[in-house]
Amino acid sequence: MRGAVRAARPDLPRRAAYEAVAAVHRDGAYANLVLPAILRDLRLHGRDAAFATELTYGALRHEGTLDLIIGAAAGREVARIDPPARDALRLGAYQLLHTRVPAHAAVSATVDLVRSVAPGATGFANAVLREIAPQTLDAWIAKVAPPYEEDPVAHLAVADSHPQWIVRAFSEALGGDLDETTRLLIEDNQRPPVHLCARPGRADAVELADEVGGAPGAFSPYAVYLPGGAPGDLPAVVEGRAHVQDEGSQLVAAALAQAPLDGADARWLDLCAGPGGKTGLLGALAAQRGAEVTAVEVAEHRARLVEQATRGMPVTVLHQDGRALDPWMEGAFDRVLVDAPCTGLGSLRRRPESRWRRQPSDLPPLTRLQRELLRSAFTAVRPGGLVAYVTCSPHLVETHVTVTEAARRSGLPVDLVDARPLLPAGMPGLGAGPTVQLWPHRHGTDAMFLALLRRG
Ligand SMILES: C[S@@+](CC[C@H](N)C(=O)[O-])C[C@H]1O[C@@H](n2cnc3c(N)ncnc32)[C@H](O)[C@@H]1O
Repeated sequence: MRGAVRAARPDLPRRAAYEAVAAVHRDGAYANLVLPAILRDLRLHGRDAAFATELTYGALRHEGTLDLIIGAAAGREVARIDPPARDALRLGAYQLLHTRVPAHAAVSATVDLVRSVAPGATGFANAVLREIAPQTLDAWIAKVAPPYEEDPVAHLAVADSHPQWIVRAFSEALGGDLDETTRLLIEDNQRPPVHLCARPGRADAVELADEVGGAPGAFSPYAVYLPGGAPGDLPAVVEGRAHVQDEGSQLVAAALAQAPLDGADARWLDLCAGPGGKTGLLGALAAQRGAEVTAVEVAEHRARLVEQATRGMPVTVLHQDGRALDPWMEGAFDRVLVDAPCTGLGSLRRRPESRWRRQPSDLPPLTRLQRELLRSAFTAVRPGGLVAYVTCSPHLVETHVTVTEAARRSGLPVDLVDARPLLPAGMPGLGAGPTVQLWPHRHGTDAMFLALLRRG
């Protein structure tokens, strides 16, 4: 029929990626939660699912830089492009600049997508993508980023797609070393590895690695590196012999359990337990040592997750605010873990949208909560007992400043203990102590921070 509009039928992997990216922006969804549901709905598996995942995660991670490039090619800020066309363009620009998809295929598939989600913007999208396509990513970065020599932090923020305040925070935590900061930013843009924790007393890491076709971890005696796939379906995970947990999280939880302690060692407290990853490891270790774990979690559904994660372990879960402890808890515990709520800047690999959502204004309320929880831990631990303060953020305000301020304001006698000897012998790059900062680019783990304190 003359004049008929060609039926707009974008291919399913690109459709899935579009739906996921749109849900992240429109509904505040998390890509790691929303994408699997979309893949299931569209019945995408194997290579199609992998392509949809690559597009979703890639477009979200690189969003800041893609937006500058799209804005330059369009001659207007991306904020002035309607959301459906904007998200489709992000996916198209990602394909052009970061994948081996041939340019003509990236352009025509994206234009098809725009035709179905923003029909009025088809010509505009076509023109923008044709403007972007002839130049490489490096050429575009040279065009839209300030020169490194003039403003290295601003340059890195564009070149490696992180907000400037996060680049600055990483650089400060790395002692101002911009080469190392660059390595970290590059690592943040990689696909994160999946690690299992072989629960002590229930599984052996070497045997588990064999069972799942993975490899034993480089540092944690419990870690297994998975080659890929859906870890939740593994028999070892279903049967409670193992759980999914970053190797860095295993190391900091095990460090608390292994730290030398005089006197009683039977009552352990996990003050921020949900969803129960570290409680799972502490509970398994406590079972071997005749100790018991009390796990506190303020969010009810997360408290339920802790119960599920610790079934059959000597763990009691309390659904309450860790800052308002019952009188019986004061001075009652030998070891206390505070795995505090934080910005999560140490696990940006796992949450592709998170770097753009987080704001510096998140820091004051979080650091207040961290100090209050740490103060509560100082109250709960007995004299001579140990407190481990952990964050999955390397931001100095959430690590050193929180620990120093909480100790100073508590009025209680607490002293930092050198945590480095509690990490596996020979583990490189642990710094000058007494605290420990792990890094994705140094250790292949999330950027976990650990401070160990002893109450006098
Ligand atoms: C970083 S997460 C803990 C992760 C956990 N330890 C694990 O390894 O799976 C912080 C947890 O603290 C909880 N939380 C936040 N405020 C709290 C409070 N005032 N008391 C107790 N838990 C709190 C959050 O709901 C969240 O589950």
